[in-house]
Amino acid sequence: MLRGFIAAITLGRANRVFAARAGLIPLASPGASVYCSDMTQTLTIRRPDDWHLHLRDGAMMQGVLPESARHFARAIVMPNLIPPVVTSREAAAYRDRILAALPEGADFTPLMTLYLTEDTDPADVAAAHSSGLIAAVKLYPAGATTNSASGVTDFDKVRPVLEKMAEIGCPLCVHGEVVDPEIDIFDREAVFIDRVLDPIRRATPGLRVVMEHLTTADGVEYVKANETDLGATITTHHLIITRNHILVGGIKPHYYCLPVAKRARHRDTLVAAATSGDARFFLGTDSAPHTDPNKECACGCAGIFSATNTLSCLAEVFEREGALDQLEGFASLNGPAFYRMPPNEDRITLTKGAPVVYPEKIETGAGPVTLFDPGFPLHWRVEGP
Ligand SMILES: NC(=O)N[C@@H](CC(=O)O)C(=O)O
Ligand SMILES: [Zn+2]
Ligand SMILES: [Zn+2]
Repeated sequence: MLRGFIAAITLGRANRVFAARAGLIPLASPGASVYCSDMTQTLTIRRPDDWHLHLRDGAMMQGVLPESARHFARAIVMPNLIPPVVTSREAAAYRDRILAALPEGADFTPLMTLYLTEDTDPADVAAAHSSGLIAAVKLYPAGATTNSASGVTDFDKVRPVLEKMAEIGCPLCVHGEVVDPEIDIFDREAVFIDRVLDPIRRATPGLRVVMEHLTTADGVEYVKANETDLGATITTHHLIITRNHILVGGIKPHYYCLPVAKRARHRDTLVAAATSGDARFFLGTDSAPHTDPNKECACGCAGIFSATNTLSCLAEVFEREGALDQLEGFASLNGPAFYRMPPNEDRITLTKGAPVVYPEKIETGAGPVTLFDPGFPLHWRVEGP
């Protein structure tokens, strides 16, 4: 105990993880459940959730759903189908299709969202939220990303809905990019914060907002500067890739997503935020499958599919930062806390060993979908099926 105490107060974070692995100190703060032992190098955390996921529909959903249900207990399911999931009736029907497509024995709860349009009815949102059907409403600026044509152009038109959401505590998930063609695509997140997000938040006190898939230091700063009613998801791939991955040595469509990955300085700021223990940052994979033909063409779709290997990727990133003790917070605790839901009671265990070989692509009834390639070996395997 004394040895552990001395180790805990004298070692830096990277060494604390090492000391924990050597059995000297528990890895996590009291009450958390992350422990390592030097022989097995295992990490047991509460079962994670995915706070931003695209499951699509039909044959594609049938193919990708098991990949999320294997490791995640719950996921915020994005509503950008064609046509989008706009009303509570459509959300209920989509939820039923997801539940019907789940593999036998899977324990997975889809948390539904409504796609905000200029015609969205505040009363429908309120009823869907109070019945527990939806967990959030999603704002896409019209034209900002995949299947966002029905999104919002005139933000004044959605003011009554936002006010109702503030009143009832229903979170607004935001794709935070302006669509102004004059604005460089690499600046669209930062400009959105100034031009759209901050004015909306100031005009709607109490509105709880999740900035989805943060990609910039500007986004991280904005979240940190706001104590209440603001959280942010960070994807697996934005913790790993920069714009070089997309463009250097030939164009790599499987690294293209929106918001587009930025320069290394931004990626590193995201890693620092995710591994910091700050509860305002949590995992939303934004796993967004498109078939290979739809990615590998003259006008390829935006979206990276990472459901299958996300946890192995994250363990590698957190370990590299000497922050394995923060993985449970990021993947399993901070999201439920923001959404005012209990964390999952069951646990998953990751074991470190020889590199895990994931398939290059998964086959779905809609066609092949290439899996995110982090570009480095993955040593952490999720135990179980
Ligand atoms: N992230 C993406 O690049 N694509 C997402 C949409 C989105 O989350 O913006 C998709 O639906 O394919
Ligand atoms: Zn988005
Ligand atoms: Zn998305």
